Amino acid sequence: MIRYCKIKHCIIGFDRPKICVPLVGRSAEEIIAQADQIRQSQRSSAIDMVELRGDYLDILPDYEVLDRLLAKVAEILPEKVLLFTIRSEAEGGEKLAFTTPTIYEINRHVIEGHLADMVDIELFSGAEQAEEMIGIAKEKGVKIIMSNHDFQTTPDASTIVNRLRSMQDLGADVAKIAVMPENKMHVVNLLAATAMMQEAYAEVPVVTMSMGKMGAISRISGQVFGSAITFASFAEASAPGQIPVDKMDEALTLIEKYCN
Ligand SMILES: O=C1C[C@@](O)(C(=O)O)C[C@@H](O)[C@@H]1O
Repeated sequence: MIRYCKIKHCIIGFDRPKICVPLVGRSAEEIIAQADQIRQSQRSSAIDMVELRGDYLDILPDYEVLDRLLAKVAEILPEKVLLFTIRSEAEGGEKLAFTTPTIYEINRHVIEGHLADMVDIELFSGAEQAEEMIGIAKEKGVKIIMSNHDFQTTPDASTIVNRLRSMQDLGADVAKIAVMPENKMHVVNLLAATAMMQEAYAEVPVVTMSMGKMGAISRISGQVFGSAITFASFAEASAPGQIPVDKMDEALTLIEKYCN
């Protein structure tokens, strides 16, 4: 039985995969301009979530500017779920220009202040820290997406399943994995792992994607195989293979109608 993760009007894990659009500006002004464009866009209603990618920002580690920026994005897009992510360089993120505060400390600051609806924490950032952070998040009513990214290759299906299960065992509200295919069988492995999770193990919504053009089929087929969120580009993609949000909306509609 798959549980859902409900935030505002968005029920992650129910019906169509939810569309999440990354905000990837360097400055606060760029991010605010993107949020404004989303609000004014005809496709705005197709967007369920926005992800502020903290590792792209040059304002970090200034907490005051970050706090104001997150509040401003939430004010511009009050109905969208706001996800805050600092992707580590080891998992494909931008190189951070500072060493302190650490990613852990910034995430903790965002969670303690409930400055976002969801925060992304990487599985390999360490089980102890993750468990502590999940405990604080539960108290504060912030949801945690645990994640893992492999920009080089695709592990076998049982490794993918094990990683997703570790995330849910640690208490994540959503378990996510993004992998790079080197051949078509890698895409099939990712889809097989997703279906296995959905049918046998998932107690929380699962999010999976195979990156690049070869893997892009996995970004539109979540309702068939069991992936609850799909990342689509608006101004700029945050990972290879993301499909523009208007095309993604059309693809999800088609799949919901004819493939499900
Ligand atoms: O984890 C993910 C998934 C992602 O890497 C993708 O492949 O769409 C994009 C990232 O911005 C996000 O944090």
